[in-house]
Amino acid sequence: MSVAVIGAGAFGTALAVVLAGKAPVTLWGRDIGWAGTRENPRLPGIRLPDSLRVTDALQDCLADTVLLALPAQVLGGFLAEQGQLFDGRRLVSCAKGIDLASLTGPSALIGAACPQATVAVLTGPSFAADIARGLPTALTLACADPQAAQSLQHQLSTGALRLYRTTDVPGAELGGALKNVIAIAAGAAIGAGYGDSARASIVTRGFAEMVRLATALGARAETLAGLSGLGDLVLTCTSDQSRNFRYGLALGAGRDFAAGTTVEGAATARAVTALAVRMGIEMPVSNLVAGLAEGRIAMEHALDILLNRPLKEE
Ligand SMILES: NC(=O)C1=CN([C@@H]2O[C@H](COP(=O)(O)OP(=O)(O)OC[C@H]3O[C@@H](n4cnc5c(N)ncnc54)[C@H](O)[C@@H]3O)[C@@H](O)[C@H]2O)C=CC1
Ligand SMILES: O=C(CO)COP(=O)(O)O
Repeated sequence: MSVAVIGAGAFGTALAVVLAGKAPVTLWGRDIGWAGTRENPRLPGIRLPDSLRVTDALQDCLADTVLLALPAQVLGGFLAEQGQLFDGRRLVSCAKGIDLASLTGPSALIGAACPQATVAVLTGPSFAADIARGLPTALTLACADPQAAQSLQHQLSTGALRLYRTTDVPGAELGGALKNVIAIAAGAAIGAGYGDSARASIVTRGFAEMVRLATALGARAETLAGLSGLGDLVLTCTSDQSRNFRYGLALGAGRDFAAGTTVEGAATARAVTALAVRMGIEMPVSNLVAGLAEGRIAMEHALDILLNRPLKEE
């Protein structure tokens, strides 16, 4: 079965590189001026296999299985323009975020634009550079249809990339989106010099609010405790490879951060704040990250806001 990957950023390219070892793969990017060099500047040091086709024509991408690896905030616009091309196929969201315009996750955006498609989510702890280098990685493949989940699990697993499957699409998707927000807070705590103990509190209390919101939105709590939730939370809150964590570090230290870097947690924090208000759910860490990202809250007040909350049961 053929595979197409939409979005030639770091993650889409890494997935295309490893999957090209077992099936025909086409990688689509809107700007592929680099393609002749067989190295994507977003994934430096990785040579694309000769078998991987790179294109800027969506007509080349009408494969059985299409991985959508665009950032969460651009996916809705892309689907509004091009979604009809992909309806009826197996569409796998690889984005980790909540769309600010609709306050829904990528799977709902795909389902709305492509009502005949089989929608799945690929998520979990993995840096693009690790996957592309063939390092061992375990991810979650979520699809409401158990047979399709099993089929995609086999199609998209490789020797080093091991997929676990679940039918809990909201759980897998929300874990991946919400952990980015908490990673910004963890980075800010380290950047501000609050130390590793403070980071551990943020990760743990952050996880509690991830579970609160996700279960209210239909997720299963045990999914949040798996690779797509806790697993990815741990990775992203502890590694300098993470852009969300590094963005937090810069916020905490009062430094500028490279414009144009994909930091999904910043917009997702704002979406989470809006959802939390709508649903009457307390999300103090996420609210703080939204305030920091929007410049409404200054870093020197952030700690007081958390420490001055009423004392309560854990
Ligand atoms: N980089 C990583 O290690 C991982 C990334 N992800 C997720 O994958 C998604 C994509 O992230 P990356 O590939 O890392 O981002 P990236 O910053 O490397 O690349 C983003 C790509 O999107 C393209 N793009 C932006 N706006 C577009 C538009 N309107 N139409 C078409 N293309 C557009 C850019 O040209 C670029 O190729 C994110 O949701 C991220 O959370 C998930 C796991 C790992
Ligand atoms: O999702 C990721 C790791 O699982 C990548 O994290 P960043 O987007 O923060 O770099």
